[in-house]
Parts: sequence; C-alpha cells; structure tokens
Amino acid sequence: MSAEKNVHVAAFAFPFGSHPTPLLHLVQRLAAAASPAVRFSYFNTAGSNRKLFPAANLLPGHDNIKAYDVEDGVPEGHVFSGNPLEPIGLFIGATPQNFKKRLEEVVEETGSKATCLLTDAFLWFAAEMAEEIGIPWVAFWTAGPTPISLHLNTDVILAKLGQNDDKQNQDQTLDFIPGMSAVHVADLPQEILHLDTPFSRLLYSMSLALPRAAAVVLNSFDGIVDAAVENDLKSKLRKILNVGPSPHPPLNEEERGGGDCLSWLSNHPAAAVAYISFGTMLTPPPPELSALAEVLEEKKIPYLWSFRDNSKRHLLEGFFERTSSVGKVVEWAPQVEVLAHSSVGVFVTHCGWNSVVESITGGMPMICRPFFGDQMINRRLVEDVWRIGVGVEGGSFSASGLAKAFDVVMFGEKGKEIRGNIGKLRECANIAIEENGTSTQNFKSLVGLVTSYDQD
Ligand SMILES: O=c1ccn([C@@H]2O[C@H](COP(=O)(O)OP(=O)(O)O[C@H]3O[C@H](CO)[C@@H](O)[C@H](O)[C@H]3O)[C@@H](O)[C@H]2O)c(=O)[nH]1
Repeated sequence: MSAEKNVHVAAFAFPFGSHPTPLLHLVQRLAAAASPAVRFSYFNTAGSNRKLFPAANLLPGHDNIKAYDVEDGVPEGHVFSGNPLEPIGLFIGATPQNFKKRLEEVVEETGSKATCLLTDAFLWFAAEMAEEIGIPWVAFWTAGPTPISLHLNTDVILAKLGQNDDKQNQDQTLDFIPGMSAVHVADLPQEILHLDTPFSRLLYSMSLALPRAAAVVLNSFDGIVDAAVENDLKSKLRKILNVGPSPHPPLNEEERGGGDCLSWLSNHPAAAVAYISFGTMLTPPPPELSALAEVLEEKKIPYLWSFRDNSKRHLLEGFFERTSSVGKVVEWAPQVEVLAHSSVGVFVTHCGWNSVVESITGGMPMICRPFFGDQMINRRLVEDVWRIGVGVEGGSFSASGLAKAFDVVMFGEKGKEIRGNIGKLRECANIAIEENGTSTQNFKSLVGLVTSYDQD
C-alpha cells in the first residue's frame, strides 16, 4: 500500500469539444473514491479551464483537485480563419512541450512528483513521458469501443482499402476486422483513411501508443458491443476498463442551463416532446435547420432545442417566434435529466458518444444525423445493430426524410420495438453499475491503478 500523501495524479486534457468535461468528471469520481491525501492536478488550456473551474482553478467541494493552465499554441494577435480544425492544429503544434513544461513547474512548486499520468487518449505523447518518469500511463478514450478498435486497426484498414483512394467502395463492410461486419467504409472517420492532417496524424500516433498504456478507460459498459470487438481490444491493449455509464456530478445553475426546462417538460403528456441537440461542436447547415423547423411546425411537435451557436440563431428566428407556444429554445439544457424525462419522446442527435450513452441510460429513442469522426459509426450501431433509433433518408435532413423518421419513432409500431430494444440495453448498463457489476469493479481497479504508485 502506498503512502497516499505522496500520490500525485496528473490529468492531461484535450481541450476541444466535450473532451475536457468527461475527463474532469472521471477525476472528480476518482478523487471522491481515493484518500483525501491524494493530489489530482488537471492540466488544460486556460480558455477551457475557465469554463470548468469557476473559482481560481479550484472546484467547490474538491480540495484535492487543482487546475493548471497549459499553453494553447495560439500566437499573440492571431486571427482565426473560422476553420474548426485550426485551433486544434495550433494546440497540437504546442504539444507535448506545453504539458511537459507545466508539469515540471507544478512538481517544482508543490514538491510532489507525478505518480500517474491520466490523459485523454488523444495525447499520444504520454506513453513516452510516463515511461521516462517511470510511472503508469492511463488513457481515457472519450468515445465508444468500436471506434477505438477501428483506430487500433488503422494499418489493417489502409492495407486493405488504400490510403486516399478515391476508388474505395463506400458500401464495403469491414468484415476483415473482428466484430466489424456491420460497419461500412462510409462510416469510417476520415482521419483513419487520410493520414495527411495534423489531427489524423495525432490519431494515428495514438493508435501506435495506446498498447503501451497501463490501461485504457472508457465510458462504456460490458455487453454493449460484440464480444469479438472486446476480444480484439483485449488482444491489443494491456488492460481495458469500461467504467460507464459514468455518473454525472450534480449540476450547478449554469450547467442547468435552460433553468425551467424540466418544469416546462413536465407540462407535456408522456413521450410528446422532441429534444434536439447536436452536442458541443456543431450546428447543421442552414438548409437542414430549415427542414427540421419545417417538419416540427408542420407536425405540431412540441420541441426543446438546445441551440448553442448564437451567430446562427437568426436563421430560425421566425420559426422560434411562431412556435414559441409549443417549443422552447435554450443555449444549454440539462441533457442527462432531459433524456430521462417521461415527456420526451425522441432525441434528434448528431450521435456524439456521450449523447448516445445518455440516451441509452434515459431509455430514449434517437433520430440520428451524424457529421464527423465516430458519429457515423455510432449511427450505424444505433440503427442497424442495437435498433434503438433511426437515421434519416439520404443521410442529411430533408423535410420528407425527417417526417418519415418522426413517424417511425414517435407515432409508429416500430417506435415500440425501438423502446423495447433500448430498455434491454439500458438494463445491461444498469447491471454494469450495480455493486458487483463489471463497471463498478473496473472502477475500483482503476482507483487502485492510479493511486498505487508513490514517489519514493
Ligand atoms: O445543451 C446541452 C448540450 C450538450 N450537453 C452535453 O454535452 C455533451 C456532448 O457530448 P457528445 O454527445 O459526445 O458530443 P460532442 O460534444 O460533439 O463530442 C465530441 O466528442 C465525443 C467524445 O469523444 C465524440 O463522440 C463526438 O463525435 C465529438 O463531436 C453530452 O454529455 C451532453 O449531455 C448538455 O449537457 N447540454
């Protein structure tokens, strides 16, 4: 058993999209389970830390967690082009020096050497850094098991399909990889097929580094994917720990966003409302927004819309005004609670992994409009494998395609079947987080792993 006062877990965040939040939630959960003497340092860019840590880089109620800012790589006076990959490219350019330098400063300031690196899996350089220091690296993969397995099989995929090859057959399935016979070439993240951007090279480096991690942690649960996928992961990684569905810490007022969302929902009959959210990173293009608005209005479907991008809100201003008696638009919704609310009947989603897991735990059927990364794979699993939602005809929103999707999920017989299927998956999730469930046991192993090394 270690002298816990010497235990110092350094967590490194990838500061984009929803990535920093689940890592911080994991750190909070670990800090609550570990001895109060264990020190947790959370390294992230200043911009991202300001959103997560309300007061001087501390979290109320978590005295053993402290945030530290690392450089974001943005040159002074830099004017952004609007390309969402630009800040990511600049940040990648600043790594790993930014984390290395700040960690050294913190060790110097506190006199407490790092005893474990717990990082977003994207931060591939942690493999080498942890080995140099002589401590374990624990990687947190914020998406699901299927995409990580595909990343780990990048070389196999490229050998079979060719890189940057225009002749790739989009309908071909990946049946040459264990457990992937339902996945099509069209579902693959572009970064697997095209290794020519800083971000795709980061993901490739990650796929080479992850087998060196002491463990890879996922917000997922046993039984959600084919055993062949789990076995392939086990054969490639030293340890894989599904610890989900992760509990959410209580929300503060700001996180609660729309404030009266839940009481507004409670004024509606069961399963009557459509909840709409496309996560933290994207807004559909204007014609698709209009198609969605048209169908909601035409079908008189009450809606709760988490519309985050204020610069695009004017596109739907007329619609929001005309429908204000049946719809509610907010900049941020308490999504976990919304998806568990009995008045919500469908979730219109981009299929980000956190949204999919929250939809399963809320028992909520989905209408899927994926855009990038792992989202197309998640849509494939939701619609074709788990059968807990539907995609939209043609892959993007059109009024006719959406009308059919709403009819199927909210008003049709198939909607009942979908609800039955989601109930079974939810049951699996509930079993995993019982006292003796696999996710609970995996979390206990994780606590042991991150706190079992001391500095001496
Ligand atoms: O009004 C809102 C809107 C979102 N959320 C939360 O924000 C998170 C969104 O996460 P996710 O569904 O994973 O979407 P993104 O923010 O788009 O996540 C990025 O990161 C994920 C994890 O790696 C990937 O699966 C996605 O494709 C990628 O876009 C979820 O926990 C939601 O509950 C709210 O609480 N309220």
